[in-house]
Amino acid sequence: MSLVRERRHQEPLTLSIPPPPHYHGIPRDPSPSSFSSSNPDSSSPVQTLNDLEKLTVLGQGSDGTVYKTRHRRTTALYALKLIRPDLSITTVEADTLKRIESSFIVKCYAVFANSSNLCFVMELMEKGSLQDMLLAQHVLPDPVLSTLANRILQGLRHLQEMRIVHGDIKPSNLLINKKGEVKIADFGASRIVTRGDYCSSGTCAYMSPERVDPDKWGFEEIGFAGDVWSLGVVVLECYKKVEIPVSGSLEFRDFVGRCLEKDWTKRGTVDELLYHPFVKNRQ
Ligand SMILES: Nc1ncnc2c1ncn2[C@@H]1O[C@H](COP(=O)(O)OP(=O)(O)OP(=O)(O)O)[C@@H](O)[C@H]1O
Repeated sequence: MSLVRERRHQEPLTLSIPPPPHYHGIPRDPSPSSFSSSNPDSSSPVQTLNDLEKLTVLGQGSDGTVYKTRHRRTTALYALKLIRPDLSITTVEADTLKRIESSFIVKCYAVFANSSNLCFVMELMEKGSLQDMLLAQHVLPDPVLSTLANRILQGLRHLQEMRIVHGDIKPSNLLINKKGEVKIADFGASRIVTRGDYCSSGTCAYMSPERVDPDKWGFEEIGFAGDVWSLGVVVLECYKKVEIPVSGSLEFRDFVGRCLEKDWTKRGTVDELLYHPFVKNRQ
């Protein structure tokens, strides 16, 4: 199941007012009455979007814009992602997103919908994405890479326990907080596998061979194996190589080889790779 998908595929959460026919640029701040939470959750630190004051733009994705915001009362900082009005999410999916609690996954505190946007209130990751880091730095040293791979695997293990396939593991979806910890973000292409109605969203460059074959894509193990493949591509990219380098350590080469095994039935699983010498005992 795609957590966020084209509106035509799903009933929207609560969008009583139709979106404007032409939507350009930064949306206006909507009135509180036009918002509805996926679940008015009294434990959420953000009850309405009006609790938040926009400070700066953190980044721009293909579906929308991410802002740094401050809670007007508590002054706590959050990231707020506003995405295209023609995308939708069901209440069940939004609730699943909010239930994910892991120190390896960017926390989603609340989901709101109004006539202009779908809005996700998220944990602020102060140091941006791995993508930004790769653009600024040449090669990440092995200890940094193995810690990174370990954290992504732990995040994937948590998602698998919830029967969720991420489906779009890539450097711009791996965010870094002020402590330098990497966490998995962006569930735009995710699927809760028990429902089984997969779609082909995601980013082609990070997709495993079996995922581009629509006849095969649809079994949960394939989905999980696809996330492992994407992890292998990310680790290789951090090494600034397109093929497994002979100059890399034995552990590094074997780890990437296990992630990038073409036959998904032989590929390393998340549980197996967590015990791989390249990532074992790294956090
Ligand atoms: N929780 C967050 N905290 C801090 N910065 C964030 C957060 N979420 C996203 N960003 C920043 O905003 C940028 C855009 O994020 P977004 O998820 O919209 O798109 P993307 O993943 O970069 O690209 P695409 O839409 O193609 O997948 C990210 O690259 C990151 O720099």
